[in-house]
Amino acid sequence: MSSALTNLLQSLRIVPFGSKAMVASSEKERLKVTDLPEISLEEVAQHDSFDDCWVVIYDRVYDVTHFLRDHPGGDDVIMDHAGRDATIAFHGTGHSRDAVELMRDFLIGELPVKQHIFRTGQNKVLSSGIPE
Ligand code: HEM
Repeated sequence: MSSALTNLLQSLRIVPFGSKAMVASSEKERLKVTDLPEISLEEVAQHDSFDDCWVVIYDRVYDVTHFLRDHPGGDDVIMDHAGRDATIAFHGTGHSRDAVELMRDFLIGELPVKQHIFRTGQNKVLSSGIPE
């Protein structure tokens, strides 16, 4: 796996399969993450306007309403994904580690496990879908 991708996954507290050391060191974070409120895709879809904008990135839900105007990439690129999954667009842009850390300020919940694309119920990344 490329180091840039590994950094991104670590910042997101995603533990790739087979990384035993990371499982141990991220245990505390993982437990905290499981306390996140569960928010379904159907509920996220209700928040698709400039005044009320939620997006899903790596199976987690972010309320970016008050960040839209400040987003260095512009409000329009986020609004293109308002109320929906923005993971591929977010990842494709190649956001910095600082940007990934900033996301935490807007984290409000996580999708139900049955709607996850990128994580298993144990918060591990599914092996398919993420390029090496
Ligand atoms: C909570 C969600 C997001 C946060 C916290 C965030 C944060 C940032 C930050 C801090 C930058 C400055 C460059 C960097 O540090 O990487 C940036 C740039 C950018 N972001 Fe986001 N972003 C978010 C979501 C998105 C989404 C969903 C898209 C969808 C396409 C997007 C597209 C871009 C683009 C195109 C740039 C400009 C890159 C450039 O000009 O070099 N961002 N973002």
